[in-house]
Amino acid sequence: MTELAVQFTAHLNCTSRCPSEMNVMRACSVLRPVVLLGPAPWRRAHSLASFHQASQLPKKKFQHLLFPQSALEAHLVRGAGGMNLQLFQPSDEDIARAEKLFIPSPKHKIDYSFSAVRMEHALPISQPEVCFIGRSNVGKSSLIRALFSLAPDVEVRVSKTPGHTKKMNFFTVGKAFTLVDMPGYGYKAPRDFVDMVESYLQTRRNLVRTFLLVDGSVGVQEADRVAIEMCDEFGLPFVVVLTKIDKGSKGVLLTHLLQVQEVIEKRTTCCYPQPFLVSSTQFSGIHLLRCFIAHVTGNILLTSDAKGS
Ligand SMILES: Nc1nc2c(ncn2[C@@H]2O[C@H](COP(=O)(O)OP(=O)(O)OP(=O)(O)O)[C@@H](O)[C@H]2O)c(=O)[nH]1
Ligand SMILES: [Mg+2]
Repeated sequence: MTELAVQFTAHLNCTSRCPSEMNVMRACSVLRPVVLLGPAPWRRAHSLASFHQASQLPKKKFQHLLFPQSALEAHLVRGAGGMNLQLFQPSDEDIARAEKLFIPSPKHKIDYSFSAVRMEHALPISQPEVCFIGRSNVGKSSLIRALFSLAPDVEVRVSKTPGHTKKMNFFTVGKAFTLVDMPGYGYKAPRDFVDMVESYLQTRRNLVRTFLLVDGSVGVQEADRVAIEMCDEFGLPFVVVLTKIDKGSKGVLLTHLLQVQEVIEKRTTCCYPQPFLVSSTQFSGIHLLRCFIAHVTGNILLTSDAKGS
């Protein structure tokens, strides 16, 4: 594999603010990769290749972190319809270029911008926007926090209690794009959810892609079907993201993935055909999603034929 500026940090087993290389290695050896931050030597960008050697982790495991679908392919019955789980296949170079967008600098600030409870409070913005919707507790805020792990000053609150996010929270990524964390629907959704989120989805002009999150450990629920129908009815280009793929067995995850693919194929016209798989705790699928976001917001042109429309 070519040089790829994939960075990892240790968020566990690190006893000091500046963990030693040993602590970083120890954390990585239990496969909890996150992101290396800031200027200190231990925070330097590591190439994927050198990181393999340093951590003694098999290349395959890194491949699975970057492309979680590849871990499931082995569970498919040989010749079962020639299913292609991975349509969006950016090159290492594409992924590395996308990563740079998520690294803050004095000229490229990544920050929480504002919150809104009604569309009237949502400032009009010209830069492209992406939003994250899904049932309460599906992992929207956690995913956004993982996407922003290279910008540790950005605070994204997550909670075990469903219904935690009550407002639409807007984050700016320099002049490149805006990202919106939405309150969840279903159990304990805010009362004004419909006024807030539906009117946002219907009227936000700079919205280029909606990411609809479905819990990969439980599969598509009735509330998810309603949301999928809503996105299609509104004519929104949207993408399904299966979250929490670290929970449960590979077989269960594969069942839910196939279930989602069937719903997309049979019931939608506006949905991207490939669901994305992520774990915000194990950090898998995050680099791929960053690359997809960078691409759909017009910030990178893919070098490869990655089917990123
Ligand atoms: N195992 C696992 N747990 C996760 C993952 N992502 C989120 N969680 C947990 O799921 C719970 C809910 O996460 P949030 O990110 O707050 O969910 P949310 O969709 O923003 O919820 P609301 O704001 O209430 O709509 C928290 O306890 C998270 O730690 C994941 O990838 N794996
Ligand atoms: Mg939330």
